[in-house]
Amino acid sequence: MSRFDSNSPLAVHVTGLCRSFRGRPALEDIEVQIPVGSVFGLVGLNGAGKTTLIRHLIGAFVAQQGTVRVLGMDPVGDSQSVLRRVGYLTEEDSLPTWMRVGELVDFSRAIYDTWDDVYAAKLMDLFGLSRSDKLSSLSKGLRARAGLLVAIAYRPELLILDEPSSGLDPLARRDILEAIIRTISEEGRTVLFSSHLLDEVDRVCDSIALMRASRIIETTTVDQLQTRYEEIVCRSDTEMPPAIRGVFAWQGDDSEWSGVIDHEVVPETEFVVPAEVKLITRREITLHRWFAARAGTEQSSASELHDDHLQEVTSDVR
Ligand SMILES: Nc1ncnc2c1ncn2[C@@H]1O[C@H](COP(=O)(O)OP(=O)(O)OP(=O)(O)O)[C@@H](O)[C@H]1O
Repeated sequence: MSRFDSNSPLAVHVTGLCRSFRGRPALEDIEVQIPVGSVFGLVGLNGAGKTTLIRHLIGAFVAQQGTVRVLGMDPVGDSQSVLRRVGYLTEEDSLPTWMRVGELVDFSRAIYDTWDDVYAAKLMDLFGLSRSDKLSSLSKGLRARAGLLVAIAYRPELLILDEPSSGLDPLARRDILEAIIRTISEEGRTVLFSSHLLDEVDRVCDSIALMRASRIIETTTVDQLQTRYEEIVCRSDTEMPPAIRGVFAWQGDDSEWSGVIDHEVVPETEFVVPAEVKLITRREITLHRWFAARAGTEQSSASELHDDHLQEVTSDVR
């Protein structure tokens, strides 16, 4: 579903970005490249650093180290130009609730040169909103739709959605948000989408960056995940997961175990299941399983596996 190629210019280019709060790192050595026209997903556990990264992109934080470019500009130095071309919707319910929907629309219309009246009217209809609705008396879901309307009716070149789904009901999420994301990217504009909802990320994103403990530990596509990882299910009469080189993030009990094979650690030609382990199946990895394996705080990352557990496992097998 790619609508861009490797020569596309970058809508977002972050290099070596670091940020600490009172000496505690929130972002470490962040590198992000988002080509124009793509849908980029940002995933990670709570506190991984997603919102802090996004706040740098809208110029709310000054980079302590590294550079941030959005649509070729510095979001702090060129903040007005950046904000006029970027749409931003967060999970926070931050709309001025003393306004009616019509006033919110008129207010936003006055700010953005590119405001599209026809599109705004279409969205209002689609979202089931009317100009006379008081924001304060709307449900959380309808207020989230009003926020989405004013974030996209000026057709921003880059739309940043930071956990936008929390206020939206499942129907709105699937039918409205996903349709909008698709339209935006099909029109050659770019979307950065931070979400806890992996099914949604799976359906709409061209590439996905996984944040863990203030770092981006992997940037991938769903296809690349299938090539690199696989899930293995096996039986072994041990209290501990079986030792198989290249397999990490074991889950299970003392008889049936499921692990993730990392083919960057062990190529297919070298992958061996020890004789005492009964292989039940090998199957494609899901985004959920990959996330659980890589985003967690336990010994689950492939790099950690490389560093220590692999040493143990390798020596056990050989
Ligand atoms: N203004 C701030 N002052 C101090 N610490 C902060 C501030 N903003 C974020 N942090 C800390 O930085 C780290 C990253 O937080 P951030 O909100 O970016 O994570 P997140 O991945 O967006 O999580 P969530 O999904 O819960 O929003 C956390 O440890 C958080 O407590």
